[in-house]
Formats: sequence, structure tokens, C-alpha cells
Amino acid sequence: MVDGKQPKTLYDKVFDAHVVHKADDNDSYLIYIDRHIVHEVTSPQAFEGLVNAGRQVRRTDCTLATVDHNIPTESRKNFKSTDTFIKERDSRLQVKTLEQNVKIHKIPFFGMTQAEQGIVHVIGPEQGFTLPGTTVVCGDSHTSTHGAFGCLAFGIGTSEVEHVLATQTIIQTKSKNMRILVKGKLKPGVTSKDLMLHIIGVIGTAGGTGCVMEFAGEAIEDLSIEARMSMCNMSIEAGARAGMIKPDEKTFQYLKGRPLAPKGEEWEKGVAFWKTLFSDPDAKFDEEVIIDANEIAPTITWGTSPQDALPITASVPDPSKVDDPTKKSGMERALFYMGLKPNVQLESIEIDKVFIGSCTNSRIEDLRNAAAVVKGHKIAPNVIRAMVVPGSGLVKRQAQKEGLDRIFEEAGFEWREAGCSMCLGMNPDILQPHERCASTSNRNFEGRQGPLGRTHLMSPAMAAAAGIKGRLTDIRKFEYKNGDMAKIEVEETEEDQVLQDETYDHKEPTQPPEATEDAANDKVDDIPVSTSTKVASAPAGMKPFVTLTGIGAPLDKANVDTDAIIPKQFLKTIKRTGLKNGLFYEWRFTKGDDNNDKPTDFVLNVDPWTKAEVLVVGGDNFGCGSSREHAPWALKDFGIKSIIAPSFGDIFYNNCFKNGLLPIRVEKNIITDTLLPIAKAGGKLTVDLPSQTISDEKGNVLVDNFEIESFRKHCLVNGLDDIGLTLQLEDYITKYEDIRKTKYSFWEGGSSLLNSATPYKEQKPISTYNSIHQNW
Ligand SMILES: CC(C)[C@H](C(=O)O)[C@@H](O)C(=O)O
Ligand code: SF4
Repeated sequence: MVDGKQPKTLYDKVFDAHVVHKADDNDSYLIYIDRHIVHEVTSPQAFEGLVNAGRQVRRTDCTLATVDHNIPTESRKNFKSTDTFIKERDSRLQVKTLEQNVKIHKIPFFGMTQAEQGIVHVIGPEQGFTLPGTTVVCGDSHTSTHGAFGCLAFGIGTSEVEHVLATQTIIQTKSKNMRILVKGKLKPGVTSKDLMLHIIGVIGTAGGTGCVMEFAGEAIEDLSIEARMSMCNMSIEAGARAGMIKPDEKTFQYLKGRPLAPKGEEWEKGVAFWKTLFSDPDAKFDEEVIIDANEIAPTITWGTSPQDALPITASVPDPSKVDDPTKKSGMERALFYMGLKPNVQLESIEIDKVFIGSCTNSRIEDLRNAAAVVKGHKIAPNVIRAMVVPGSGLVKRQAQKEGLDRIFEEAGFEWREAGCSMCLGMNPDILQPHERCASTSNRNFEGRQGPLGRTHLMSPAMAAAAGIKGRLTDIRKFEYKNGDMAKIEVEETEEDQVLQDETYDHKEPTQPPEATEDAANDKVDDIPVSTSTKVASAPAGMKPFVTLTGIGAPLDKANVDTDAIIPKQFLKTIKRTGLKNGLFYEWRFTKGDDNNDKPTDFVLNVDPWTKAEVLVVGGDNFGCGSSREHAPWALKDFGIKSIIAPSFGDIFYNNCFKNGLLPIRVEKNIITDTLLPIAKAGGKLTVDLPSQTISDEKGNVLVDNFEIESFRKHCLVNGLDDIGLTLQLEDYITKYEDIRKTKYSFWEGGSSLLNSATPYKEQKPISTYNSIHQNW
């Protein structure tokens, strides 16, 4: 007990500070959202829903938008307009849709002509928009990154983006508390990326399911803020709802003076509150994992899941030594996909490409670490391409001031513009089939960096070393030239701070860009900007879910990620429908000799399962990874209405309910022994939501009283739009906002501090842009 109060974890404290309303009859809370970051991929349908329902963005000052996933990373020196710069039509349409939406809704926005543009999870902290103790959401799974500041930060689906835009709140149930205690110190050459890959290797990609994961211990306290961001970033890869690290002096130092951080008395008031944000000594954690930092070597992945992590000194694992048949076949498939033979030394594996970038590792420290390795060397002759992609224009500019761009270019690396780049290949940066990449990104799923591309995840220093040696390399054996490592460490100078502040000089409001011919070709009129005042807003026509009798399709696989459910090329739509063919695309189709799609024998291509309405999944963690709501949209388009699995990725699980799909958690042995055999025989299953049962065709109850939160059940059975329900709680939201204005006044202001007169910045040609952008 602390002062007579129940001890709380960091998560409990931040959660409790944001409760707007708690219904008496269920487990759901309405919590307030302080920071909402928006990008072009997951927002179009949300804005469309908002407009169609005649609703408005409640707090533009709590919202910040940028473009990152679709944009090419080639030089913007000759940037004239979005129309001419983005060649690929669907990417262009998504970017232009966001440009249009921020203009209509007056949302602060960093476009491609601004140095502040960058990956959502890089720019939030960089601007000081991310502040300790805040709730931060974004339609993106790696929103967990912001937890490094002691925020409760998590990814949401597009329906929830709409919910936040309309109400500035979100409906949540309480997650479990998990602590990852990292004792001791990391050894030289071992970074936070190695530590995180090691942790995921130990607990697995479903290890954190249902939990908010706090990282604590000496090794975590020793980490820089940027290194802490890399850890929290990948907590989603460990299945957690969010990752958190308590704020400390390093956190305050990092944030002080950033453009959107509070100033003067508000700063002091904020720091006083932020210092209370730690887990009380007696706080109870539902789960705890203890990691010994001393034991960790530089770590890389060998397979197609982030949990396939091993020390660089190890060899490729051997499936013949594995007894569990599901594990064994998963390993065989991963080795086949990765083109690897068992028992080969990891260090002997040659690579084709290097990618240094992504929201995990594209910040200034990452680039410094990689540059220290590269300096004075040249990339190996077998390396076809090596690229460095800074996380934001400001990171790029800082790196250029330090001369890192020249170090990379002299070594044969390409120096690019900010964006997601080859992390997921929604833009021109992709791997060719069978190319092997040393990558600092966070996901090594099949096809992630390009169809049939092979990804090995690692730290920036290790990726740089792989580029120089032409093969996976133990950084501890790498020869740095001229002892340059230490010199690379450059503190941010006063001058940098001035430059950042200058960026926020108040400017005259700009006019919206003129439509060009190219824009007309894109049918910009299709962009949903209707001013209709219809009130119903159930996403994509949500129907009540009561009982369902349908064919069950068997899918006996674990860790089916949302990249596999709907690959990246289908994310470029601005609609919620039309995704049927994209469902499990890489598994359902192969290219025929004529280069047309040829159906494979994947279960959903074979009768009777072409008509399946229930998906019966044998393995854990279905729908892990990305927050793309396109996954339930595609399943729904195919005709699937309910998914049964032992466990689900958290965001996917949530997204299903928003679209009238019912995900049901059932014990693995019941699925394996009872449900999968029925599905394999082409039998039907009856899912009865009111009685929470699953039965066979004869009416035998196979699963009794499956678990479902009462609020979710209520909404599904009645086909209710939860935005409408939340808006009925308007009085509570207003009351919370009144309290927030005084109690948490240091969180007020938000993105409106950027430039209150200029919510939308025109995409001017670079050549005419003002002087502070001359470094492009
Ligand atoms: C596009 C977005 C939905 C997705 C995510 O949620 O993670 C992307 O950022 C990714 O990394 O796959
Ligand atoms: S994981 Fe990759 S694609 Fe997703 S936000 Fe980060 S950089 Fe962008």
C-alpha cells in the first residue's frame, strides 16, 4: 500500500488518469485519447465514415498527420507536386486523399515538402507531441513505440481511428500487467534491438498477448531514449497491446525544448506529474519474465517470424531435431521460404541487399551507429544495393550536418528521403523475389519486403557490417577503421535546437493546391468529402450477429499475421470493400506461365470451403502483426463471419468486432480434437452468440459458454455503432475535458502549437520553398 492506496503499475496509473466513463454492467472503459497520429493508409475510410455521418474531428489540436508508407524515398529536389512525384496511382490517391482530408478537417499536417515529414513514430517524439503519461493512438501497430516515454500507446484499426476522430475517446478493456525485467548490463556490441529480438525469441510472438508490457531493470535504465523506442516499438511483435518504460531524467532531457513540449511553468508542472509515473514497489504484475542482459549476444532472425531469433554465433536450426509436428512443419516451411539449409553457420550466409531504416531503427543514433561501422569501408561486391532511409526530414538534416550522408555514400550506400521505404514495400523500394536482405526493420514475415523476399532482422550496426562483409556478420569481430566509433557520437548542438524552433515560425495561411491534369486523372472527386448529414455510421453496413450455421474451413497454422491475411499491395484502397481476391493472396494464388494468377490448392480455393463462413484455426496468435483493418474486411468480403482460434492478435481481434465478425477463443485441444476434424471433413458448425455456444450439425454442443466481453456481445447482437453509443456519453467527455484543462494543462495545446494559422500546408515545389528547407 502506498499512502493507504493500492499499489499500481505504470500502466494502471496512466490508464486510470484517462478514464472518462465506466459502465456498471460490463468491463469496458471509455478512455480519453491525448494524441492521435494519422497516416495515409489507415485513415481514408475513417474520414469517409466521419463525413458520411455528419460528424467532425473533435480535437484537431490532439491530432497530427503525415505521409510515410506510400511515398517514394528518391530525392525530392525536383518535387513539383504529389501528382507528378508519386507515379503509382493507388499510392498517389491515398496520399492525395490524406492531403484533402487534412485540409477539410483543418488537421496539422507534415507533407512531402516539409523537413518535419517522416514516419509517424519518428515525428511524434521528435516534435514533442508524444509526452509522458499521455494516451497515444494511431492506425498503425507500431504506435507502441511511444511507450518509451511512459505513454500508453497502441495501434488501432480504421474504425477506431474514426471513433477517435469523432469522440477523442476509445473503448478499452483493461489489459494484464506484464513486466520484462532485464537485469545486469548489455555487453559491448549488443544494442536494444538485439535485446528485443532476444526477448521475442524467449517469450514468442504470442508471449505478450492480452498484456501491456513494462520494460524495467538496469539494462533498460541504461538505454538512451531512442534505444528505448526501438524496444517499445517491437513490443507489438511480442504480441503485447503496448510496451511501456517509466519516464526518467533522460526522458525529460530528451523532450525539453521540443516544439510541442510544454514550456515554462507548464513544463515544470508536467515534470512534477511525470515523476509520479512508475510502478509502485509492491505493484502486482500478472506475469513477469526475467532476462539476464549479460547472456545476450548480437541477435538476428533466421526465419519468417520475429521469434525466429538466434545469436549470430548460432547455426540455422534443424527441424529434424524438433518433435512437435506443428513446430516442425512451420520450421521447414520457414527454411524453404528463406532458402536456408539446417545447421549452416549464420555468419556464413551471404546477403544481396541492406536496408537501414524503419520506425524501429531510423533515428539519428541508429544512423550514427551504422555510419561508425561503414566509415572508411566499401560495400562488398556481392551486395546489389544498400540503402539508408532516415526516419524523418529532420533526422536526415541532422545526419547531413554530421557528415553521415557522405560516409554512407562513399561506402556505396544510397542516401534517401524519409519514409517507411523497404520496411513493407508499399512504395517503390522492394526486394526482388529470393533476394536476401539485412534489415533494421521489425517484421520478417513472408513477402514483407517484396514478394518472395527474404528478410533477416538485426541492429543498424549489424546491418551495416553485413553490407561491408557481404554476409551476416558478428559486429564484435568487425574491424572499425581509424577508431572512428567514438567520434561519431555527436550531441545535439544549440544550433540544431534553433533550427527546429525556426521551423515553427508562424507563416501566412496557404491556399489549397490547384487541381492539375494528373489530379483529374485520379478522379479526385471520388475522394470522400461529402457534407451529408446522415447520422448512421456503422462501418461497411454492420449487421447484427446472432446465430450462424456455416461450413468451417480448417487452417492448422500458428502466428498467421495480417500481412499474410491481406498483403501490402491491397492496402492502397480508400474503400472498405473489394478485398475478396486479396485474402491470403500469396497462399491462394501463384503466377502461371502467362503471368496471370493461378489458384493454388489452398483450402479456401477448394470446395466446399470456397463457401466457408467459419474459419477454424489450429494455432495461436491468428491475426498478429499489423493493425490493418483490411484483414477483417477481406475475410468479410470472402464470406467468413466467425473465426475460431486458440488466441488472436490483439488489434485484429478488436477490428473484427468493429466489422460484425465474431472471433472466438477456444482452447487449443478442443480445436485440434473436435473442431478441426469437422472442418477438415467439410462439416458445418453453428455459432450461437446469445448462448455463447458452438455446436455440430446434430446440435451437440462442442463448446459451451465461450468467452466474450459483455459490451462487445451487446454491440454485435444488436449491430450497434459504438461511435453513436459513445456520443451518448458526451457529458462525461466534456466533463473530463474540463478537468484535463486544469489538472493536466501541460497536455493542452498539442499540435495546435505548430502554427495555429496554418493547419494545412500547401505542397509547394521544393525550389520555391523557404530558406530553412534549402538542405534538401
Ligand atoms: C499500414 C499499417 C496498417 C501497418 C501496421 O499497422 O503496422 C504498417 O505500418 C506495417 O508496418 O505493417
Ligand atoms: S513498421 Fe514499417 S511500415 Fe509500419 S510504420 Fe514502421 S516503418 Fe512504416
